[in-house]
Amino acid sequence: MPAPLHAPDRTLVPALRAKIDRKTKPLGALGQLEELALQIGLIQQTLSPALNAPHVAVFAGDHGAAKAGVSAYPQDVTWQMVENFLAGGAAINVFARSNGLGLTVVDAGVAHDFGTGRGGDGVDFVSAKIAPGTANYLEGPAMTPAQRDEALAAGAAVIADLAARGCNVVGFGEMGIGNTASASLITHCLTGTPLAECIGRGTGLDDAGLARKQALLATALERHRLAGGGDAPLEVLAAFGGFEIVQMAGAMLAAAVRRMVVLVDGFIVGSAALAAIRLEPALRDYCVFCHCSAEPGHAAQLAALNARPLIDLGLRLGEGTGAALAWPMVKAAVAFLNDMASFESAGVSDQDTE
Ligand SMILES: O=C(O)c1ccc[n+]([C@@H]2O[C@H](COP(=O)([O-])O)[C@@H](O)[C@H]2O)c1
Ligand SMILES: Cc1cc2nc[nH]c2cc1C
Repeated sequence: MPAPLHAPDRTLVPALRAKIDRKTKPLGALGQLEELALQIGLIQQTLSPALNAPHVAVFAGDHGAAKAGVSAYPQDVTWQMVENFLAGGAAINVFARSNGLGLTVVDAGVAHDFGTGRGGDGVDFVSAKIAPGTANYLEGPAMTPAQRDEALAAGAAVIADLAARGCNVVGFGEMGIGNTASASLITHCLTGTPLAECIGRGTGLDDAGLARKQALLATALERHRLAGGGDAPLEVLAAFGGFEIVQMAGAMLAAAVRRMVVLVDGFIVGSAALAAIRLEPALRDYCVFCHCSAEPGHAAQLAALNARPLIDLGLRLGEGTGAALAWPMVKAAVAFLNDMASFESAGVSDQDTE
């Protein structure tokens, strides 16, 4: 961690509220956008925030448990989709391009050799592989404590690079066959929501597949408990992985230390945010929860973090697509705070006070 993480100083709240309330609109009429403008003003400690070099970072990793049958798709889809990102053809490429967002793809631990000199053509590639996939948490911890710490640091390094390029707002995305299972286990351990309520169909399991995933994850949890495993966030991250989730947690903490705005995507990114916030509660104030995933466990995360996401489109894709789609609203919140006329500047009559 480059520096300790503090919640933003709230001294500026009355001035920000006053600026928002003097805009030419009925009080509170921009709803959640007003809270967002206030949040970003506080993060940047200014009445006139600026969002610079916006970027989405997609962390990819493979999961040992994928081979046990927790996903509707084979593990190879992880590396194949990374190639798709690098070729510019995935949904996140399209949404990032159409919304003016930079894109970085991080190999956090994919079971594939991507070779050297990858990236270019509007997509950056970072090789930060901790190992070619996690161990199978049905048999033992997904990673060692040393690997977890290495992954946290690797995520922080991705942010250091983005910050050096002038980025102060970063959207998080992920790719990893089997990672909804990890996110379910993390969500259960860190929120106390019954495990079954944290588990969904992910990429589209049928009823039999969902029943198998439920049984496998109950077994994984039992193994963790029998081995003396508890619910401390660092312990849970090492127990269930994946490398992409742990790298995102490290990256989010590093971003907040740098006073960057953290755009949280769906269920898997949410599990990284949940773990990182449990480690450093001040991170919560830097997070914008972009969308509500169709994966049922996401609601438990959002409730535990008292978060109301910006959009609810029934998405369950990942890749950072929810963050990229919500980006225009984040931009709009800052634009109205900076550019909208006030009652005074526009000569518009304020509400009657008698
Ligand atoms: O972001 C979400 O809320 C989300 C919900 C369901 C699935 N996904 C994506 O689908 C993959 C994980 O699904 P699964 O079924 O393999 O665990 C992974 O690559 C995620 O990006 C993502
Ligand atoms: C095709 C495909 C694309 C994805 N993008 C994120 N997760 C994914 C899972 C699958 C299966």
